[in-house]
Amino acid sequence: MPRLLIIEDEDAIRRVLKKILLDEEHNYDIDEAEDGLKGVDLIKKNNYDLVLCDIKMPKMDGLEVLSVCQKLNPELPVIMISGHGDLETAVETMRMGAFDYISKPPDLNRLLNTVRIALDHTQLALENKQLKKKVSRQFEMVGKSEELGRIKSMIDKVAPTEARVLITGQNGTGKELVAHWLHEKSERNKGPFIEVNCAAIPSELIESELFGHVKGAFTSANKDRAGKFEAANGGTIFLDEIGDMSLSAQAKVLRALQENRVQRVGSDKDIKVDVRVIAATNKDLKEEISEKRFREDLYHRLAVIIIHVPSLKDRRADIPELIQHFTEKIAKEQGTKPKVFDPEAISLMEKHNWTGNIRELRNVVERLIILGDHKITKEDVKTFVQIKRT
Ligand SMILES: Nc1ncnc2c1ncn2[C@@H]1O[C@H](COP(=O)(O)OP(=O)(O)OP(=O)(O)O)[C@@H](O)[C@H]1O
Repeated sequence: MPRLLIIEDEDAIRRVLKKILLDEEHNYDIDEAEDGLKGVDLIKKNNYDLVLCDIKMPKMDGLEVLSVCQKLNPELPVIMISGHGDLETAVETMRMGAFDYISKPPDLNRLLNTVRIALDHTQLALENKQLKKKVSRQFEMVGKSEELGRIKSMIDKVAPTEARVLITGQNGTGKELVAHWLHEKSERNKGPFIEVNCAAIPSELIESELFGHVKGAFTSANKDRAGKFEAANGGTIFLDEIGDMSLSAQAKVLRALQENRVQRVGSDKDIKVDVRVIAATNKDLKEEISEKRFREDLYHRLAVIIIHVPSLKDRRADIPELIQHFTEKIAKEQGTKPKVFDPEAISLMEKHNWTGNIRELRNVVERLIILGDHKITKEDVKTFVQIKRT
């Protein structure tokens, strides 16, 4: 039930507003306050979805109420009620962040419309927040190891800058998660995050994938197509497995980095792009350079900051939390109650000779959950994981 607050010193106006709103929607739960001070007090105590607030009031006027609201909850929409002579102030309140204003005496349709739009807006903001939380949970970086702590603080430092980042580490260590957070915690987070797995794209297609092509550029190019760099404009492009990129594509990426311009395959027209590049590799790029498989100039452009994500083997302190995390995730996927790992079972898992890929740990947890009883014991671990002590 939407909760509304009307702050208005004139009794008659308060009554009219309340009546109009309740006639339209019996479901509104409406509180009233006859001055700004009482209004602010109620806002502090309750969770409102919308506030209607008069501008001229004794004790505390509408402008002050609005500025307190903005501090307490910037997402709470405040609709100002303006009387004769304070239209200019009403416009000023919009600049300050009021959702809208209505004039006295209130016009029925305008009032109802404004309230409806403001409440939809609150609902949308709430859904957005929940969606964001869900997405953040999907990309949660779980673990208590010092190594992971260092990575997280690097992300916090580097993300807000425009610096290019090279993320190194073997497969399945969480490089993609790092890239995701570098984008999320940057100013570009409202822009797109485009991921390209360079190893998964055949070398003859990589240039067209990254830079797009024009019709007729090659046999199957039957229409113009934008590439990933253009798609990432205003955001971040994540070039995963960059060590697998062909030398000719590397040359074009280098140009894109130097000039912030790309050319679609088959065209000589420059297209300006504003993209932050984050790259990742499981290869030793220094070795690739010495073998002439990777351009040194590109390496230096990409590796302004290097974040190395150690193998799970080198950050075993993360294992207990990861087990818990995957147990809860799997239970949710299966619609069951999470099973419980015995502390001895966890300790045995910590010592297992893992490949270092976190996906392997997840698979093992899933296997134990499927095959074990409600409580996963040390014996289950010995039977189902084939523990080799390190
Ligand atoms: N710290 C962590 N907490 C929770 N899940 C994690 C963590 N690190 C990695 N994962 C999960 O492990 C899987 C592999 O992670 P990710 O894809 O980020 O690794 P990667 O190094 O990019 O792997 P690849 O090189 O194979 O692409 C993903 O499902 C990811 O969600």
